[in-house]
Amino acid sequence: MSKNNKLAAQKKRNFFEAFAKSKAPVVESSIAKKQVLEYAPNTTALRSNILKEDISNDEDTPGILQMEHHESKEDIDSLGQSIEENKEGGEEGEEEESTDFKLALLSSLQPSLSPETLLELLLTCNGSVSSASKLASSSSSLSPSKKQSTSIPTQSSLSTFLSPLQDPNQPPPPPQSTRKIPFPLPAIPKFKTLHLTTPSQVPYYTPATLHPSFLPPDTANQLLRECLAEAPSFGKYEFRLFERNVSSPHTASFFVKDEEMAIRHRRGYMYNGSVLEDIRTFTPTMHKIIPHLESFIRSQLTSRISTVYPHGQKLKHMLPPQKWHITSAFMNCYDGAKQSVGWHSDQLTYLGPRTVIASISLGVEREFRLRRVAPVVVDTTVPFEPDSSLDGKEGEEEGGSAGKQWKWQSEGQASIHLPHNSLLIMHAECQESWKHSIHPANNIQPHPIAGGKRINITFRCYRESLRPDKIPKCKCGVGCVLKTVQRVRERMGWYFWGCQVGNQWKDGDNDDNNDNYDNGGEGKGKKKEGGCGYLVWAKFDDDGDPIWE
Ligand SMILES: O=C(O)CCC(=O)C(=O)O
Ligand SMILES: [Fe+2]
Repeated sequence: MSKNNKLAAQKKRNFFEAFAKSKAPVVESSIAKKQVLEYAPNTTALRSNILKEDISNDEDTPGILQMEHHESKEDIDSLGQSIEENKEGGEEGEEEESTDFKLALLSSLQPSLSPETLLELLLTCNGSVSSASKLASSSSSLSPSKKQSTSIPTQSSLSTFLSPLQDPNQPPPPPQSTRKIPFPLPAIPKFKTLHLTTPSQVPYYTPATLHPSFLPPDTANQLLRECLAEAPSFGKYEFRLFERNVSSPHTASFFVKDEEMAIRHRRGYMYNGSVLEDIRTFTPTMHKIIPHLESFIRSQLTSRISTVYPHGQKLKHMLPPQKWHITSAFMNCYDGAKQSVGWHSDQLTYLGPRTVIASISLGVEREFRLRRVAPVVVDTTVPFEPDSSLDGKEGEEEGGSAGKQWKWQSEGQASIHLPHNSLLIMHAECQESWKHSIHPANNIQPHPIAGGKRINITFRCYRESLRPDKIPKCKCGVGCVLKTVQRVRERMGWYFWGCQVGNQWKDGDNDDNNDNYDNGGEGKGKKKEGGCGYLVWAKFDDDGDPIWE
C-alpha cells in the first residue's frame, strides 16, 4: 500500500473511531465494557500459547477436524486475508493464567487424558479449567483405551474426543444433542485454517450451521437446472452494487418474491450508491421450496435460542424466529475453480441488525470460509440520543471518557465445504462479527448437472421497517448504509447510519475494518473520498426494528 493510501485509510479510521468515541456517557460505557468482556472470547493467553503447540502435525484423516498453519505473510495474502500483524500486543484485556498452567491444572483433575485432548477441552471451554474438567467427566465418549493413552498417535481431534469411538458393526450413534455449543465461540488461533470436515463440527467453531442433503434430491436438481438457465445472463458489474466493487471473480443476480417487489427494488434500493436494475422474480422451484425452508429456519432458530444464546433468550435486535420469512435472494454463480468471492460481510441496511441468512449450495462443492473480526456483543443498545452535531464532523477525540481502541487479536479462519444440496445458515451473530468468503480452489470435482459451476442462493429477510423510504438520507440526498462499530471498546457493536458515498470503491487499496468488504483478492479497490460524511447512531427495538426520533 502506498504511503498516501495508508494515510487516507488511517484518516478514515480516525474518523470512524472519533465518531464512535464521541459523546460517551461514563456510566453507560462501563456497562458496555462489561458486556464486551463478558461475551468476547477471553482466550488471549490460550491463543498465544497455542501457537507454540504443533497442532498442525495432525495427520490428514478424513472425517475429523484438521488444522492448517499458514507459514508466511505471502501465504496469508494469497488467501485474501487482511491480518494486520502490527496490531498485535498492547492492551489485551484481563490478566489470565497461562495455558501451560491451565493444562497442568486440568491434567491433575483428569490425569488419564492426553495433553492434546486436554488442550482441545480447554479450547472448547474458552479456557475454563472447571468447565473443561466437567465436560471431560460428563462425556461418555472416552473409551477406556483412549482415557489411558498418554497421547493420540494420529489425530488430536476434537471430534475423536467428542464422538464415541465407533464399532463399525454398530449403527451410528444418535446426534450428540447434549453437547453444548459454546457462546462465545472459541478463538481459532491466528494463521490457522481449521478444516471442519463434518457438519456437526460447524457450530462449535463458527456462527453457522450446515445441513447437508437439505432438499429432496429431485427438487435440488430441478432448482439447479433453473438456476443454471438464469446464470448466463448474470453480470459481474453487480458486485459493486452490493459492496463488492472489486472485480470479484464470479457473477450474480438479485431475486425477489414478486413483480411488485421487483418494481420497488428497481426504484429505491441502493447498493453502494446505485440501484440494482437486474431484479428477477423467484423461479418456480424457489417458490416451491420457500415454505419448507422458512419453517426449517424458524425451528432451527428456536432451538438455537434455547440451547446456545445466553439465558436461553434471543439476541437483542434479532427478529423473533416465527417472523423470519423470505423476501429476496442473491444468486451467485462460480464458473470454474478460480471464481471466488473475497472476505466480506453482507450489507445490513435493509436486513437490519442480527439478520439470519439461509444459503443453499448447488452443483460443484466449494470451500466457504469464516473468520471472526470483532467480538459478539450481546447488548448493542445505543443508550443515548443520536447527536446531530456530530453529522459530518471529522471529529477529534473527545474528553476523558472517550473509548479506547479495541485491540482485536486477529484470529484464524474456519473452512467448510459446501456440497450440492447443502443448506448453510448464517446465524444472527454472523454479519456483525464475522466475515465470510468463497475460497479459490486448485481443482474441483465436476458435477453431473452443473459441470464446473457452483450455484449459491442466499435467501434473505428484508424488513418492511427498513424500506428505502424509511431509512435516513444523508446530506447527499442518498439513503444511508447501516454499519456497526468494530474497533472502539465502549461502543462495540453499536449501529450507525452513514453516507453511501464514503462507502464506494475505486481502484487502489483498502484496510478499513469497518467496511463490509475486505479487498484481499484481485482488482484491489480503495474507498472513494468525498461524500458528506453523515453519521448518526442507529437505534433499534428488541426485535431489531428501527426507532426513529
Ligand atoms: O457463495 C456463497 O456461498 C456466498 C455468497 C455470499 O457471500 C453472498 O451472496 O453474499
Ligand atoms: Fe455474503
